[in-house]
Amino acid sequence: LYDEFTGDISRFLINFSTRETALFTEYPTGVIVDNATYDFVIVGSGPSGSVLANRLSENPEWNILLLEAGEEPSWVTDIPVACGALEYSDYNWGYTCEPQSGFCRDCMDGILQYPHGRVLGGSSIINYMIYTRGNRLDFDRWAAMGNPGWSFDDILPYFLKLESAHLAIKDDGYHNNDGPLSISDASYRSKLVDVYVKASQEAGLPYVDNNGKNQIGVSYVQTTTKNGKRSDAENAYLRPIRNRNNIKIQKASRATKILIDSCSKTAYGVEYVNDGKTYRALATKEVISSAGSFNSPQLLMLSGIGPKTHLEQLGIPVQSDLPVGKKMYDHALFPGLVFQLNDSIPINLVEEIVNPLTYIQYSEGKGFLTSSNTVEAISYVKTNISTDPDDSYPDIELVMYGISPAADHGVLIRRNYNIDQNTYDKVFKPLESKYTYQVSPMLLHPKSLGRIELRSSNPLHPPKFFANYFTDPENEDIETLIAGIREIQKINRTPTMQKYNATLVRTPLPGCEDIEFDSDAYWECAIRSIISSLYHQTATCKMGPKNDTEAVVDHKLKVHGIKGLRVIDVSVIPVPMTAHTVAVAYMVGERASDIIKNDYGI
Ligand SMILES: Cc1cc2nc3c(=O)[nH]c(=O)nc-3n(C[C@H](O)[C@H](O)[C@H](O)COP(=O)(O)OP(=O)(O)OC[C@H]3O[C@@H](n4cnc5c(N)ncnc54)[C@H](O)[C@@H]3O)c2cc1C
Repeated sequence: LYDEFTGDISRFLINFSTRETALFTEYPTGVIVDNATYDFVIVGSGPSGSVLANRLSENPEWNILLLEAGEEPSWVTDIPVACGALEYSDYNWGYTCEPQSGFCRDCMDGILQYPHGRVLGGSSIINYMIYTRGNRLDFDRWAAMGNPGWSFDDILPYFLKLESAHLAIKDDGYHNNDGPLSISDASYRSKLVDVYVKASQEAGLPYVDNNGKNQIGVSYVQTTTKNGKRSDAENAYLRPIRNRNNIKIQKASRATKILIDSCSKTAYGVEYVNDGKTYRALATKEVISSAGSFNSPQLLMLSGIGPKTHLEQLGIPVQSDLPVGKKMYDHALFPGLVFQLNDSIPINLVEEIVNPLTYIQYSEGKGFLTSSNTVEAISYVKTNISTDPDDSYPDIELVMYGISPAADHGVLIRRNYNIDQNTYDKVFKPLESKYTYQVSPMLLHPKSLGRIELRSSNPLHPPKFFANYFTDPENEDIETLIAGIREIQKINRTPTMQKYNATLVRTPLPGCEDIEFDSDAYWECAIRSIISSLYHQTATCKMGPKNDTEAVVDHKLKVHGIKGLRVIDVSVIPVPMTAHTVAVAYMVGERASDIIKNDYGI
């Protein structure tokens, strides 16, 4: 292990704990049999894949193989506040976007990071645990695009089925308490969040259960946690069924190709790599790709399903010419809006970390370690520049953190946002000893579209990601984020916030010094300087009918033009969600399991 130490303490510690987990494996390990045959082969154990593995193996007549490229999670991944550090471990695929000129000007190497979970449980193991389902209209529009069975009324039963809610405030009829995944209020709150929630109401936002009847308003964050620990796809859906006789959960096994009979256009298995050796697993009924919004399109393209010209350029024989990876929605978040207070009501991260009580409290399911990445409140807002005809459809989410990027003195948060050292030293370092917090606007319905391509025909090479942020010709994405900043400033100006003398930090970002501070032009410059993704990429294998030129799968999630193959994960989501995406990932898994059972008369 010492030899593997690269100078990166968090990577070292987390990988050390993974190693420990490997010694006490939770999962049966068996000999790998080449060409073994199953009814269903599922690739990827993220929220969608884990739900499928669980629900399909409820039928004792079916034999299931679940392949996962990563290893098992460990006790570290249970600690909610550790999530930011997990990006610096082998639990992350470590993807980054291609450098582009219109954004991330003050990011390290000009690069936007795209972390993505590589572990049993997928990104639900490294994510920030924020639980938001989305707006009724997201699903109604999704259904109206030619996808029957996906309207809000159709999918609400599946949101109910998956959750066990432990919430102080919840709307009747919108929650359930006996599903596998635990949804809880954060058991740790700063004094600041109570002030902020009150101030938001004073600024005109109603208090709502944002997973209930009305979404527009402010809420304390709802999280995928149980008794102060992470609740995720692995511990909610896989661990309880790991000893079922009819399922094989095979970790460290990376699918490299879907096997397709090119005459009958039927998928009949996958090729995968385990410990450097290549194997095949055969499927008599179906192959299901649940490898997530990046790896499902990658796997499809490697197998000949994708844009014809792109595949031909790489010498990959084309099985079905489909627009795989051509469209990618993502949620951009601006982390540069920081306020200073005259009182110690925000979270003091350093004090919490060195306080022995923190660790005692964690053993009781309380205290700082149970905080979901210090996100404390979420608001949905329809800004005055939104052109959506429906008043209940927000265009911005405000993510309120009990800290600012200066809270850990530049150790991890700076790296999470990939802010370069020079920018950090100038703007954030002077705040290290001050009482600060941040509220970040997140763009819900981007007009700029990203895309994914293969880098090469080598399955082990990472794909190429083009985020294409802020390339929409009307500049609406920037304008909406600025409108979000103005909403946050309104909250900050309320008497409740002003009791604490809440003041916007006015140090300009490098490159924006010559622009009048707080003008729209300044904020455009600032947004183009430091921007982060919240990692909600969707639509890379978009759902839609055959006549939809952007569609890859139909409403039953079957790949157009190929038999025996479905994609079941967030890559199929055809609209930019008014939400973070993990709740929808579980829901898609639940809904798809019923679709499959129905198709086979179960
Ligand atoms: C850092 C981070 C923070 C986030 N925070 C939140 C949040 O707070 N709230 C929220 O709602 N959402 C959040 N998200 C997004 C959310 O976690 C994802 O949308 C969700 O996990 C997607 O689920 P999925 O089932 O589509 O696939 P994924 O979670 O992407 O899982 C796919 C799985 O497939 C495996 N896989 C991929 N390729 C192969 C292959 N070739 N062979 C075998 N296995 C393979 C991967 O290793 C992975 O385990 C966050 C994401 C990240 C990365």
